[in-house]
Amino acid sequence: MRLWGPRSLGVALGVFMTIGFALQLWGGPFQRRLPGLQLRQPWAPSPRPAVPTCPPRQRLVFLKTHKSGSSSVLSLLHRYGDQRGLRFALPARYQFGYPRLFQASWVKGYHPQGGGTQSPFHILCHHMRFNLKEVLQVMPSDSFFFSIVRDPAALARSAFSYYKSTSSAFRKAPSLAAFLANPRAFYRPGARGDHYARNLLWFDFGLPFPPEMRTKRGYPHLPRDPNPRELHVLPSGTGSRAHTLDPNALFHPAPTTADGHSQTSSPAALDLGSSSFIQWSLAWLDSVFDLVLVAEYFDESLVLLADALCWGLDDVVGFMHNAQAGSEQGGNAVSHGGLTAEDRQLTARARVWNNLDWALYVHFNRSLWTRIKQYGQGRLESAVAELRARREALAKHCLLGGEALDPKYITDRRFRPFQFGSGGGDPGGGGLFRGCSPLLTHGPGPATSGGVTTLPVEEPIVSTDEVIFPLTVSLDRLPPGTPKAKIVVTVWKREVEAPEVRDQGYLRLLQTRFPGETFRGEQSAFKAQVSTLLTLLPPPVLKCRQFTVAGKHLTVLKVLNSSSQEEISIWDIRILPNFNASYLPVMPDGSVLLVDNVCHQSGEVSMGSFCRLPGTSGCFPCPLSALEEHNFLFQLRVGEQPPPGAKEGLEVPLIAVVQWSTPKLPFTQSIYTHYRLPSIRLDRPCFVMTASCESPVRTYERFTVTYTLLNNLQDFLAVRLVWTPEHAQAGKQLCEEDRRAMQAALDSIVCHTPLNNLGFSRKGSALTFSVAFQALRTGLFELSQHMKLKLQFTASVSHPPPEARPLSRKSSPSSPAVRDLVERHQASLGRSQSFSHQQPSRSHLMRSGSVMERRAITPPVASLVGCSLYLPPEKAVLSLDKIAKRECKVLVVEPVK
Ligand SMILES: Nc1ncnc2c1ncn2[C@@H]1O[C@H](COP(=O)(O)OS(=O)(=O)O)[C@@H](OP(=O)(O)O)[C@H]1O
Repeated sequence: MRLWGPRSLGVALGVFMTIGFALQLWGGPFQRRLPGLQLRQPWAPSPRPAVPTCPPRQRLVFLKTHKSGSSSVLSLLHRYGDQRGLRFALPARYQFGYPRLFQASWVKGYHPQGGGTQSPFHILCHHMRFNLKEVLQVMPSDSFFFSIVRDPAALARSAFSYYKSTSSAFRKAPSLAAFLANPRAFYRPGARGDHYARNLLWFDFGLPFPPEMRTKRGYPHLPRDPNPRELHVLPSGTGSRAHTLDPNALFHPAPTTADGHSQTSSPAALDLGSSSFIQWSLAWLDSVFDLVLVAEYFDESLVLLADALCWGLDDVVGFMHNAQAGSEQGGNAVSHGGLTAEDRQLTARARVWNNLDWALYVHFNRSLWTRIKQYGQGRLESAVAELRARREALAKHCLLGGEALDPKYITDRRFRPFQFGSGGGDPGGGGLFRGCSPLLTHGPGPATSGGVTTLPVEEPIVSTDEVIFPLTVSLDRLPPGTPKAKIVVTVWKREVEAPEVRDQGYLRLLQTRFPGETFRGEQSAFKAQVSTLLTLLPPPVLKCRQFTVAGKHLTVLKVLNSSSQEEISIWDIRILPNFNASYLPVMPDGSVLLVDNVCHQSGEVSMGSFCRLPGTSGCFPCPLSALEEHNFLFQLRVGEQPPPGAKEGLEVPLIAVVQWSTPKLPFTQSIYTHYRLPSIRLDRPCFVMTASCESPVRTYERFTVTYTLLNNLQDFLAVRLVWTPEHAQAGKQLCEEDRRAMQAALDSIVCHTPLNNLGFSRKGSALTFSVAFQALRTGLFELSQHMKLKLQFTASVSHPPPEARPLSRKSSPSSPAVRDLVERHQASLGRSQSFSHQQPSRSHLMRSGSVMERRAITPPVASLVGCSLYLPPEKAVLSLDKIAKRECKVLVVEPVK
């Protein structure tokens, strides 16, 4: 805290400041509350439960479609089954092999011929891509089959937010509106996760895609009736399913040429009324499913479900699950009016793009309302009212505060509903952002010139009956989260100035000494005391998310102006390593110890630095109006050469420093707030292969790629580079199209010398080698990934553990020179180990004598896991994380004609 005041007019002025801390610290409204169900007293069902007279059905197949309200249904089934000890068919691993078609063998405890002593399954209800034939291996054919659909427009909103980082089409699109405006710019059929981006319901129902969709092109037309509100009054056009299913009967609705989920062309010409393919598919679904619920009429659907299953109404009383933060009853506003013109356009486009889902939805919406008519509209309405009343009563009993807590207030992440991407446009999703606590806020500190403070001191304002002394107060060392500060100013008046004041001036005295000391014993000169309570503007709220994409370690910092009234400007934002474990950035003299200085001095900062990626983050100053937020993207850059003595696998604590200002305090150009970030672990590769080549080159023209091997790992007896394009696809689950594309690319590159012996490599050395290539077609090709690295080194112990067997028989040195070298080393050192680099099938490869090179072209430089490799105990463990290849791309263009 500093104070500057004038020394003129011979008036003694003492200023005493007390900082009063208000009781409520930040975060009061964000107190921890246990989300979800907290049973305070036993739930008593209503006095008049609707107990049906028929026996309740307990063999159930629920096709849990995605993003359609299915988790809310699932929770009812879990509760019902758990209470009655029913047996669930659960996935043996994560989901039932989704997105592949369901297989009975993926069910935990499934025995093909009904073998085993276990009782049969009662309920199959988790996510799957429906495959009736296989389902009937697990569940009896007289099970009750049901599912749920949702308006494709609401579903698209939900899916875009949730699968933003999973679907490659969504990932590329800045927003759902941009995606739907031109989906073909982003959507590539068959690409990873792209079934989430189009006709997800159709896909989940296991339906094949119609032949028309493979041939027609152009932008889709609007479907006939994009208004679902009116759908329910339309007569149903379908019959109910045949009740006994024959496992040998037809399992798909119609013969089709497309038995995958590829949807290669536009739905333009798909006329929902006339498409026999769709009619067949829907009729087939009708024959399989006893009931399909509609998310938009969730309660009506539940009443019908309870009726169909002969369950009591209480059995279907539950709460909404898996909603995005801020979602209005699952985004059902889509169907319930109140939409802006843009929303309406987005809705229409979503239904067109998801034309098959729209057909499905229209169909099941109609059949729901046909059933409602059969049930009796009046009877249904009162049952729905009863259901809602019971839900409300249950909520009062079970939920703290009587209602669901918005996920953003659930501070314990373990309880938060899992959402990849709440917030839609977040790169990678808002659900995974972590709050970063502020450590300190400080001002720029006084500018000094030759040790003398140069802050301008304002002259007192003298009027006829008063003198006003402008004071500048710098509140530097307030604990973070301080909401209010009390400033107390005490004024003395001296008749005669003390000699020290004459010598040094008040300003200096007040800066070097506590004011009370200067004026001790001068109580008689006391004139007045004034105080004021200042409300402090809260610093921006910072959240961060760290992730690795294509070997790049990225951090997104989300800066939120948490003030509900004031605008702020962000002037700079940096991520710095902080090796100052106790974090004491303010030195006793009041100056701020910048942590990067500390790191530079200790040499650690050169281990890695975070660079802000400007294109993605906008420019500074970045204005943030009240409650506005902005994302800043950073990439970790790690140097190839470790600084001398640098530690490996270093855990680096990080801080972020945000420089900001507010127009309300024009004299405070910059305020710095420091935040604690999660630390990262730097696993630096010690053996790095880089490659460079001229680019572009022309087809059929010979070009050379220079490979440089930087060895800071250990001595190697022999190093070889082997061009092995055939290994590119091995062991990876590429879809057919990707596999063919990759094969075509590899066939287009000819390496003139596939086997290259580089000779001995000493630790600390760099080897350079040129290899000639030729490209047979145009395109962009990568030349590092398939250049296998074979390393051979010596070790003195000869008994690897049994699990550490070499995977490659080809790993022994083949050239006479290398063999000679090996033999000489064997003679001198005992035994040699040959390390062949191949594509590993597991991330942790434990073998003797063979270093397996990871497939990633650019392995993550900052990784949380180290892959250790077996080496004899005398040697340090050689980790695959210490070996890296950097990618090298060549652009091949047509020769000039
Ligand atoms: N009762 C009810 N009625 C209407 N809508 C509901 C209901 N329960 C959940 N939801 C909304 O459904 C979305 C989650 O769907 P799922 O549970 O099927 O998602 S998941 O595939 O299991 O992740 C999710 O949608 P969004 O919030 O739009 O993402 C939920 O809000």
